[in-house]
Amino acid sequence: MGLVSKIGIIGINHVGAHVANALLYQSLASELYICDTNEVLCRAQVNDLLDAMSFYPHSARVFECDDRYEELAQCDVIVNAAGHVAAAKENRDGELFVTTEEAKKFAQRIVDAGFKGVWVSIANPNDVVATEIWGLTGYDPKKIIGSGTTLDSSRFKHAIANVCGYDPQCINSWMLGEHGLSEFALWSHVTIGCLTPEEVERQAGVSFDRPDLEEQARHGGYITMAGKMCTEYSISNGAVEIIKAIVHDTKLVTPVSTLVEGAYGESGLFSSLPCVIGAQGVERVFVPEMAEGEIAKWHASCAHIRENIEKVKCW
Ligand SMILES: NC(=O)c1ccc[n+]([C@@H]2O[C@H](COP(=O)([O-])OP(=O)(O)OC[C@H]3O[C@@H](n4cnc5c(N)ncnc54)[C@H](O)[C@@H]3O)[C@@H](O)[C@H]2O)c1
Repeated sequence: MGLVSKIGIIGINHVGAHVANALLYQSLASELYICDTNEVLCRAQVNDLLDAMSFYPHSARVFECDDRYEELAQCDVIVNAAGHVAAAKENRDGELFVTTEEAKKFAQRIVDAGFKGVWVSIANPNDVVATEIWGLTGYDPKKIIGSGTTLDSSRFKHAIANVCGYDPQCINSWMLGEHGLSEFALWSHVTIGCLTPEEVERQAGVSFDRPDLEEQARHGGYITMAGKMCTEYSISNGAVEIIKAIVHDTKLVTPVSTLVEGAYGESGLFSSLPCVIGAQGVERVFVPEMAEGEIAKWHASCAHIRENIEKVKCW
């Protein structure tokens, strides 16, 4: 990555706009290139961000690109937040035929125009869209990152923190598999500080209702959706953590949706596993030693993603 970090965003409503704002607050972009098929919205969001420029720690240039996707080919990172979130009111699968059609409009055009950077795809159903970008373009899969269970893992921390009262940032608790209803909690690897949940239960006198906490992580998004018809703060901050790891080459270890190549016999689809993120995208994929029940949930989750892929597969 050069001294000038160029970031593209496709889709600039709730999620895309919060990603843009968080990138500028964290001085992660020197140039932002923004696409939306809704040109009126695109112009308004670009103008609003430029109006805010004197308040960010550093100024950046922001460009309105509407549907001129080729202008994003020069970017180091492209964020895909193109969708129609209202269709995902009850289930992220509701956007299956929308987001996969939208991705067809820009993915190949951007790659053909010479894009060499990293895709960070947020659109839902997240694992299917990330698999599709890979399938359509043949792009290096290490440079395609689905935000995956980044957000759900943060929800899992929130749920555990509510019980014990400790800082969510001390809690290491991950959801894996699909970013969707088949995801699962990796209870075998949860730590709170350096303690297991069992040690905390014994010493602090709290009790973790494990199935309930897993359900809260799985369904937390729908509580937010029911009240505001979108989720935006958590996902945008999660996506920006991933982008920060790329821009600063930090080797962040975090759950993201990545090409699965052999984990417990699964291959050929994107799903969330622990990944090391740096300037080159996903630089390593870890396969945790899961408990038996977790392995069964991993297979069920991959099966659901595969079913959805089969419904839309065109590559
Ligand atoms: N992965 C996650 O954890 C997570 C969390 C929240 C939302 N999401 C997803 O992110 C996406 C965006 O969410 P939102 O709330 O901002 O949705 P939204 O429907 O409010 O906005 C989507 C925007 O994308 C634009 N768009 C659609 N197709 C386009 C295309 N081909 N080119 C350019 N722009 C296009 C629309 O005009 C709209 O402005 C949705 O798919 C949503 O489900 C994912």
